[in-house]
Amino acid sequence: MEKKTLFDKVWDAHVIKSVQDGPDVFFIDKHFIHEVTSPVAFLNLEKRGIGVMFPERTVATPDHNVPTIDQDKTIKDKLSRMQVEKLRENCKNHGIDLHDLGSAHHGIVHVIGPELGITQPGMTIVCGDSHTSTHGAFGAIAFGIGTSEVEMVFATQCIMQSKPKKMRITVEGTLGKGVTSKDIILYIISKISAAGATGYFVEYAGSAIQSLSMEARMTICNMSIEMGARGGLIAPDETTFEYLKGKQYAPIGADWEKAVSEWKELKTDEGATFDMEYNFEAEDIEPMITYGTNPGMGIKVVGNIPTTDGMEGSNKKTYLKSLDYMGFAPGEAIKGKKVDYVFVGSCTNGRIEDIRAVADFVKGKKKADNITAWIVPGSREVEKLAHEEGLVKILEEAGFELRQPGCSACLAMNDDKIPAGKYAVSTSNRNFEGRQGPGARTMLASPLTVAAVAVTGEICDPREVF
Ligand SMILES: CC(C)[C@H](C(=O)O)[C@@H](O)C(=O)O
Ligand code: SF4
Repeated sequence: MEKKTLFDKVWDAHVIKSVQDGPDVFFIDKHFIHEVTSPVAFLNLEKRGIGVMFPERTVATPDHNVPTIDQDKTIKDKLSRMQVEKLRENCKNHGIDLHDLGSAHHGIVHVIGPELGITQPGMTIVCGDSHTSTHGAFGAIAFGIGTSEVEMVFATQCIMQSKPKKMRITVEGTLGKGVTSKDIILYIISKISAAGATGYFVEYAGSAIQSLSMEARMTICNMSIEMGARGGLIAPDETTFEYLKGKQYAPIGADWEKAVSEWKELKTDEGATFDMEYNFEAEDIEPMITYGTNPGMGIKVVGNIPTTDGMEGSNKKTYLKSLDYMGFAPGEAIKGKKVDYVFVGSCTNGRIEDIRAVADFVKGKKKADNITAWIVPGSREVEKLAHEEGLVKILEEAGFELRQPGCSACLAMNDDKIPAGKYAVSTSNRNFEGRQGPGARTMLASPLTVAAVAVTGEICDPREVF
């Protein structure tokens, strides 16, 4: 029998029609939408006089533009207000479930999907958002699409897709103390570069990946896109089933048993082949941080910023431009650099385990005076748990400011901006120029490292801070 990868199995089960030398007609199980990339798609649908084919397969939430304070009041910023209102109107007109601001399951789209049990193994999931790859942690094929494809999915529940190439990244072994899944993915991207997986769909495998919680797996799949991949996925296992059991939209009773037995088949067959393979050892991974303006520019927190040795021409120029933006010099140690802001949040690391990790670390400590510390739960559910578990109290005592759910300073499309020239150590996924506000300097790290930086006020090794 033909040996298949996990990716092949899910892909092949969703091809409605294969077109010779062309893209496949590909069926989409779940479509998430938010206020930024859906309005034009809805508008075009209306212009063409057609409706949404399967509103019950579509789930909406406003997350990017929303303010993270006073969410019960009218949104002050006009554009943001219009976008959120448009989303409400469109969802109402088309019968789409909306998890609106202030409702029990409002939050970042990639946080609420898994939390509600909408995201399940073997599904195909799209959203007009690149970090849709997050949902791959459940053994789903999940990827970001453009606005014209959003329209296509509304109208037909299908898109035209060419099958990407397949890559497997295996991480074996046991993670050291203070090393988290964020460090794994920052390490992988630093090794293969921010463009290293372009054109591929990645399967993450190996004992180090299997040992991770669902939330930690989501952090890894989330950042697949930051190495150019179309998406990333992980075979479902007992950890996945345990996480999903009892969630609002998870199957129940006999349906649950049936689903789990099917989900158990969702793994790469022994002997199936990939177009590209990488192997890493967990023991080689240490707490990581980025120093430049793409997520591939990462080093260990105890490391030095690379020198320009061996770089030439435009590569060298781009590299120096990036360091200049960051205010760093080649060869310098990163440890000890002063920081102004810390941001804990986003669809990469804004889930309850992330907030627990930070609270656990800062308990009984105070943030440094030079630090402004923001903590933004990925969803209302996360916010609620953080209150119930006493984490908010711990964090506020340590000097952190808790905000309401949303993308917040991950991309600063709202009021949460890091001022020009200031340094932010952030649990998010992109460190591009201006990403967290015009002129803001972003350094990506794990929640644990961010917690340690908040306490010391400078780049430090979380393993050395007690
Ligand atoms: C606004 C949206 C389209 C964008 C994305 O696609 O990823 C955003 O979520 C981001 O993280 O940059
Ligand atoms: S949290 Fe950041 S990365 Fe995630 S969807 Fe929002 S803006 Fe994009």
